[in-house]
Amino acid sequence: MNERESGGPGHDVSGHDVSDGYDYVVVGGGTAGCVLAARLTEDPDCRVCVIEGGPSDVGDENVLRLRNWINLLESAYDYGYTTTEQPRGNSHIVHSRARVLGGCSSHNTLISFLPFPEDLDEWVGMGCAGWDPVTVLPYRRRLQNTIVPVGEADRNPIAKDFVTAAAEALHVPVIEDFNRRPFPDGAGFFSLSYDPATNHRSSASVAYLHPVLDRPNLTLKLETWAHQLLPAADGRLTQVRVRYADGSTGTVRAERELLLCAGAVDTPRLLLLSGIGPANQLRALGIDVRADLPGVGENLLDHPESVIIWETHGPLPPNSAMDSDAGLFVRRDTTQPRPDLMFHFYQVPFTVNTERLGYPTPPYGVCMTPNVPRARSTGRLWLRSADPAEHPALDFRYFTDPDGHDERTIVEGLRLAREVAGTAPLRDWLRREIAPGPGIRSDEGLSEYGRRAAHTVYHPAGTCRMGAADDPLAVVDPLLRLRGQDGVRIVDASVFPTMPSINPMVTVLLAAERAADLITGRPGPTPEGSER
Ligand SMILES: Cc1cc2nc3c(=O)[nH]c(=O)nc-3n(C[C@H](O)[C@H](O)[C@H](O)COP(=O)(O)OP(=O)(O)OC[C@H]3O[C@@H](n4cnc5c(N)ncnc54)[C@H](O)[C@@H]3O)c2cc1C
Repeated sequence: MNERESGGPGHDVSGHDVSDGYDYVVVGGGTAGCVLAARLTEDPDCRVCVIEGGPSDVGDENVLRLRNWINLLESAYDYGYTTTEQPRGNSHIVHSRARVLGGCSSHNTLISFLPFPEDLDEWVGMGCAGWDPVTVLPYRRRLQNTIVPVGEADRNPIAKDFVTAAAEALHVPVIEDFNRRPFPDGAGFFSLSYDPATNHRSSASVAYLHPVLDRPNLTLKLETWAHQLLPAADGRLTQVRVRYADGSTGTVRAERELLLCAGAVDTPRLLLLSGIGPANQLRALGIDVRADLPGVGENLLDHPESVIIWETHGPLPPNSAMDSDAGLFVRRDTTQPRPDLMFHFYQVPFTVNTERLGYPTPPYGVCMTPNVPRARSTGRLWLRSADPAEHPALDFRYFTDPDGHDERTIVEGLRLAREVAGTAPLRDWLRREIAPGPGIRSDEGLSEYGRRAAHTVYHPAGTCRMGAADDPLAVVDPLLRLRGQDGVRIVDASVFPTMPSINPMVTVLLAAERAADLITGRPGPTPEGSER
C-alpha cells in the first residue's frame, strides 16, 4: 500500500500510484468523502482512491457505539484543534475534528436535521445557483443513513419531562419528527442516524462505505495524510502528495478529478499549503503562490453555544441514545419562518467550561445549551507557518458582531432555560442551579458568564465558500469547482456560504449526494412539491 515517491514535487513520478492513477482521488474519507466514494464506485469502470488520515472504523466498537461519542473527544480519534485568543468569548475551546473513516459522522452525536428551505434560499441569494430547496431537499430520498426519531427505550424520563416543560413554558408545540416538515419552533426528541436496537451509528462510513468495501474499483489508503496538491504534466491540479503511516511519502494522481473532502479546517489548510489562498499571507510564509484566492480560510462559521447547569435530587435513570436526545427551538423574531434560538438538553452536566471558571461539578445533574442558529460573528483561519504538521490558527471571533445579536441570543437563551427549568414536571427533578447560579440575573452578568462559559456545537463551516463568479471571496463555483484551477472540486462543509440553522451533518450528506451527480452527470431526484 505504501508506495514511495520516485520523483520530485511538481513532476510525474514513476511510483505505482502515479503510473496507475485513479479516475478520482477523494482526499478525506469523512462524512462527504464516504458518500462520494460509494456513489462514484457504483460504476465498476470508475476507479476511486480515498486518502484518509485516520484508521478504519470497521469493527471498532469505540467508534460504532454512538453513546461513546464523548470519550472520543480529545482522544487518538481527534485532531483537537484549538482557537486563537477570543477577547469576547472562551479562548479554551477545543474544536474536535474526527480522525477516523467516516470523519465527524463517526464521532459526532448524529443529530439529523434537514436544512430549512430558507437556509438554502440564502445560498441561492449568495450566488449559488442550483442549490435551491426544490433541487436539494429531494436528495433526502437518496440518503442511505437510517434516520429515525430517538427510540422509545432510549427516552429518558427527565428528557421527556424537559420536552413537556419546554412546550408548556414557552408555548411551543411538541414535535414528533423534526424532519417531517419545516417548523417555526417546537420541543421534542431529535432524529438520529442510528440503530435504536444496538445503539450503533449509521454514520456516512457505516451507511455508505461498509456495504461496498469489497468493490475492486475502490482503494482506501488509511492513516495517510495529504499535505500538498501538485499539477500533473498536463497542468491540471490532479496530484496529491501524501505521507503514509510509516513516514514514507508518495504522490497519488487522479486522471479525472481530485475531490477535496477534508472538512472545514483541513481543506483550506491543504489549499494554503499548496499555494492557493491569499497571496500576501502565503508569500509572508515563504509559500510559492499558485493562485491568489483571498477567500480561502475566510468566512469561518460556527454555532456558538453556552451552558446552564442544574444539580438533580439524585441519580437519573440510565437510558439514553447519546445523553443529549431532546431539544428545543425558539423563534424570537416572529416575522421570520425559522427558529432563531436552539437548545440541546443534556441529561449529564457538561462542566468542561464551567469547572475552569470555578463552578463545582454536581454529583448528578443536567444542563441546557442554548446556541445561536445563525450567528453573525464570522471568523477566519490561516496558516501559522509553512510546516504542514503545524495546526492552522482558528479565530472564530465569537460574539464580535457589531449589533450584539449573538451575545443577545445567548442571554435570552439562558433566561428562557430558567423558565423551562422552573416549570413542572422538569422543576421537580432539579435541586439547584449550579452555573451561572441564581445570583446572576442582569443582562451584563448573563452575557459575561455566557460568553466565558461558551462552547462550540462543533460545526465549523464556510472556509472555502461557494459563490458566483463576481464574489471575490468565493473559492468554488456552484458546481463546486475550485476557482481558476482545472481538476479539483471541494465537497464538504467548507463550501457552505452561510451556516444552516440546524446541526449541519445532513446538509453535508445532501451536498455530497448532489456533488456525485454534478460529477457524473447523473440526473438528480425528481422535485416534490412538499419536500421534507
Ligand atoms: C463532536 C461533534 C459532534 C457533532 N454533532 C453533530 C450532530 O449531532 N449533528 C450534526 O448534524 N452535526 C454534528 N457535528 C458536525 C458534523 O459532524 C460535521 O459538520 C460534518 O460531519 C462535517 O463533514 P465533512 O465531510 O465536512 O468533514 P469530516 O466529516 O470532518 O471529514 C473530513 C475527513 O477528512 C480527513 N482528513 C482531514 N484532513 C486530511 C488530510 N490532509 N489527509 C487525509 N485525510 C484528511 C479526516 O480524518 C476526516 O475523516 C458534530 C461534530 C463534532 C466534531
